[in-house]
Amino acid sequence: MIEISNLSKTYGSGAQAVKALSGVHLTIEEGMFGLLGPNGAGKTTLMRILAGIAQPSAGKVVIAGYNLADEKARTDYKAMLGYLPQELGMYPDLTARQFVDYMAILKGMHIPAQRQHRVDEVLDMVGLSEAAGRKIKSFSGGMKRRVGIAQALVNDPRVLIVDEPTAGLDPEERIRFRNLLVDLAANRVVLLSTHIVEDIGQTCQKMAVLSRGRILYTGSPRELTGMAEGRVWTVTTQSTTKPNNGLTVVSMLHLAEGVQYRLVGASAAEYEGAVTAKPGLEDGYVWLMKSAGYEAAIQ
Ligand SMILES: Nc1ncnc2c1ncn2[C@@H]1O[C@H](COP(=O)(O)OP(=O)(O)OP(=O)(O)O)[C@@H](O)[C@H]1O
Repeated sequence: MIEISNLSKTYGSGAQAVKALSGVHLTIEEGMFGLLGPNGAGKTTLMRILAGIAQPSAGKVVIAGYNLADEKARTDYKAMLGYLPQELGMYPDLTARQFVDYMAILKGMHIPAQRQHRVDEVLDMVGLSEAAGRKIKSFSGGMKRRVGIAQALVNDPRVLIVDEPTAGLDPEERIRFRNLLVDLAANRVVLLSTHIVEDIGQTCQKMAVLSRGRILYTGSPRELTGMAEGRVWTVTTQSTTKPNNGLTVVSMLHLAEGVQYRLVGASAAEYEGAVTAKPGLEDGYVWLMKSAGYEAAIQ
């Protein structure tokens, strides 16, 4: 469905040049695909290229047969694309229905009766039927994200791209939003970019990890978790110095008997009483980043 080959993107030139993407290869099939990476990894740059609104410096992107290097193909492709950018400007004094209707007009839906029917349909899909007549400024963060998804869905896209959609949502809103994306992925490609490991583990069958513009991993969340097998340890200590020696502290817990650290690294043999623990996806991610020579932005 989405074929990305040898994609690179450099901003600026000379001494100021920033290489945001370097030689990215990815194949993305139908269903939900997660792109995980720390801040500045290049996720937004990749999403914008895949949405046809930024041009790569080199490489090729073909989506559903459309080669995005071709202007005509890019225009045709946009009819089957839904995009929710990291920050979607909304008009706070419009109601949710008015805003989605306005976005539908911009997408070329000019037959009023059909458009209004579709607007109500997408507001219903995202669970906003009852709030459709309320002004956006009265909405919670989660409701605003759902308005964002509603506008992205109005043209019934086969490809839905969402960039960091759960940032700033409370846990309940995040779960609702994730479930909504999973439902939407039943019959389309949903591409989710995030720096939140949990968002991917709970929703995506396939994923990639991007760091400093390079793909470090593609596969399933389960396989990534498996990579940390035998590399995760818990140590309980009364010492006030944090374990170090090449180990990453993933979490710590104050207990009556001391501080319990969860560590990821090649070996915790030097810590008396260290026991291996069952890895989770976050451990897999931390181990991957360590193996590639980066410290995951966890501590
Ligand atoms: N318009 C631009 N001009 C110059 N540099 C840019 C521009 N946009 C992004 N960059 C740089 O490119 C790199 C990748 O940025 P990008 O926004 O794609 O990363 P990201 O993974 O989406 O990060 P975040 O999660 O913080 O949004 C960063 O070093 C960033 O500073």
